[in-house]
Amino acid sequence: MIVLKTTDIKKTYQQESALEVHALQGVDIEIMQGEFVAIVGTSGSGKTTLLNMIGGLDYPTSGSVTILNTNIESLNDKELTIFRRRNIGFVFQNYNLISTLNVYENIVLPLQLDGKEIDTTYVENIIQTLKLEKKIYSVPFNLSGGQQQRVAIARALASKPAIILADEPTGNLDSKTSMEVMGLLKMSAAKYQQTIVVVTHSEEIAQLCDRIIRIEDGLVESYDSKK
Ligand SMILES: Nc1ncnc2c1ncn2[C@@H]1O[C@H](COP(=O)(O)OP(=O)(O)OP(=O)(O)O)[C@@H](O)[C@H]1O
Repeated sequence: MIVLKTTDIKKTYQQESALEVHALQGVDIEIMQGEFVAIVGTSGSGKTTLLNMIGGLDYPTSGSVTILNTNIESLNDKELTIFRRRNIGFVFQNYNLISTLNVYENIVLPLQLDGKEIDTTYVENIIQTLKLEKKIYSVPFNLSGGQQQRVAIARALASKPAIILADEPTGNLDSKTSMEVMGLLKMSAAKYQQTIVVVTHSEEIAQLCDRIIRIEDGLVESYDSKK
């Protein structure tokens, strides 16, 4: 089953100087259920822009984005917010943790917002694997960058969403923890048939994925560099 699909998407940013930046110049991708995909490319190639599009965080200038058979343009802002929360776990570079909530509260917040039951055994398991058990009562301000990153990963996993989108999820972690986080994501993808898309600069991380999509200058250079 195709979970994420873009059809000829283009994204043009208007800059203050009136210069246009053609961040995506016609991208077609299809990502299947259960796939673990890396998006790689040089700085400025359009990786984050593409991730924002397939996460329904921004609309393309032209072309269409379909997430779980839903064309995101058919949803209004409120519907899109709820759709994202129910179906997608995000791990983004700025973490987006709620500063007034402690670690545990941040992790279970998406579940609570949707009135879902908390699978406490599963959540505790994630907290342990991500080595956050001594920090569950701390607020984000008192955590290191790497710890905040691990909270964001735990939060994305806790509701077992169909899709997890992660922008440099191991960017602030040492190599041992990075490997553990990748192992956790892989295990979660296999166990819950989740689709995981990871943007990374690291070839080592990319090689752990099922497939590597390489993008350059807003265009896909290769869809499956591992075959
Ligand atoms: N909000 C924005 N306004 C204007 N230009 C933007 C905006 N966001 C991104 N860009 C430009 O679009 C291009 C693609 O940016 P994007 O962040 O997608 O690249 P990236 O591959 O994720 O880069 P990096 O690896 O450095 O994070 C770049 O030239 C960037 O400067």
